[in-house]
Amino acid sequence: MQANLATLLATIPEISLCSSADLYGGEEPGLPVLKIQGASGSAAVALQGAHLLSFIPAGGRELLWLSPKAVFAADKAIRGGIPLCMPWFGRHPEGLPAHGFARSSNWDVSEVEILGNGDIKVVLVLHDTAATQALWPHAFVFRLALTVGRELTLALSVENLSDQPAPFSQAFHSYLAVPDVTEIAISGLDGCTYVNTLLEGHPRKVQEGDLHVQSLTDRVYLNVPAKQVISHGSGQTHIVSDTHSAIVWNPWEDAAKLADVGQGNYPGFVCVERGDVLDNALTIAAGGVYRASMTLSE
Ligand SMILES: O=P(O)(O)OC[C@H]1O[C@@H](O)[C@H](O)[C@@H](O)[C@@H]1O
Repeated sequence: MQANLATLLATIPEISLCSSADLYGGEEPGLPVLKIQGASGSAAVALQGAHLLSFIPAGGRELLWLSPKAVFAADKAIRGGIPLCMPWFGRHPEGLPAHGFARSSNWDVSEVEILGNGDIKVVLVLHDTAATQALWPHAFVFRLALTVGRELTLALSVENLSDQPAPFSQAFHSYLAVPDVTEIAISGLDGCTYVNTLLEGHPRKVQEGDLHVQSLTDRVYLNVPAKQVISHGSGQTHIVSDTHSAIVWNPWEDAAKLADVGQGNYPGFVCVERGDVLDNALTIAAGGVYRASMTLSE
């Protein structure tokens, strides 16, 4: 773990360093997790992956789903919360790890701050190493600024420090807690073209009205509006992002094949992931910067 972390955290009692084993069980020593307890909201973020595990606005409910079967192990993406998929989303054509390496890499904390309104800001950074260069041959700095208050904001910047253009796609892979996925309605996708990645040839269709998830679902919506709202029995979850794609995923009965989801647990979440993927993927120019943000609220 980074050398100066204890000194950095000593300035802000609202942030403490815990182990995933203390918070969520599983084998000791687990993974390091920052617990953030602010006046307007609380959150937990694993340093591996800069991975949000929990967000609860003050007086509100948990907005994120963390799998009861989640495994907290080095180099393994944690199931639930908000993994960061980048610098590529989904399967890699040359068989490199799905969803990139950001979610399984160890990030450093570079800043912690209490803002004027009491919200708490934490900035995590990841730099290239020989191991990342072997997967994505670019010098880079990934920076994720988290702001925890009544809303949760993730502000991402990706700097391509190399002298070559860098192909890039990314998603904030949010697992949203819902009482029953079969009873939700997702608005903010009406009229958008989506790619059904479950069907042969990945056919494209246009969404009509709200989306209701009633079976195994894996779709990439392109050029979506800034806001989606997930309405469910216990209220609503609002997502706002300046990215251009939205991926909607629920494994349904296939959850039985995913040991860290577990049979029978799929009704408790829906993934509505905002990012820039497929047609919305891009190239970051040599020396260029990609910026994206997403806000979650009740
Ligand atoms: O098991 P992983 O690598 O975390 O991926 C989970 C899912 O992530 C979603 O974003 C993809 O659309 C799905 O195809 C994929 O199955």
